[in-house]
Amino acid sequence: MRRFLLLYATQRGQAKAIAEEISEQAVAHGFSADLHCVSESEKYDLKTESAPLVVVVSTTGTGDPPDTARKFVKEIQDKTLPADFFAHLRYGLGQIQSLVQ
Ligand SMILES: Cc1cc2nc3c(=O)[nH]c(=O)nc-3n(C[C@H](O)[C@H](O)[C@H](O)COP(=O)(O)O)c2cc1C
Repeated sequence: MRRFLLLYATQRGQAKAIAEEISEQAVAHGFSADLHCVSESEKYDLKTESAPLVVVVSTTGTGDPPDTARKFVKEIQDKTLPADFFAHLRYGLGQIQSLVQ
């Protein structure tokens, strides 16, 4: 099976539920997802990751990341990193929003 890394960050569970759904659907399509919360940084390494990366993250407050993603956001926004530090990553980002009618 073709592997990909699937990271989620959630405040109330919706982004996790969607990531779990993606993980289940992936198997049906011949993929295998390594599913982790972004805060579980000891379980993945973006520096060396060669598989595609999918990130599912919700927003709270005024476009703020979930509490579990604060460290992750700070790390990837680190301006001391070389500009091409994550250039090897093939990634997709899904933002979860509620629909206010
Ligand atoms: C207190 C609060 C603040 C929110 N702020 C935003 C926001 O700034 N931008 C946005 O797109 N969605 C916002 N939302 C909507 C959430 O992104 C949406 O409800 C999402 O499904 C929550 O996902 P989660 O369960 O993974 O945390 C907010 C929701 C709550 C409860």
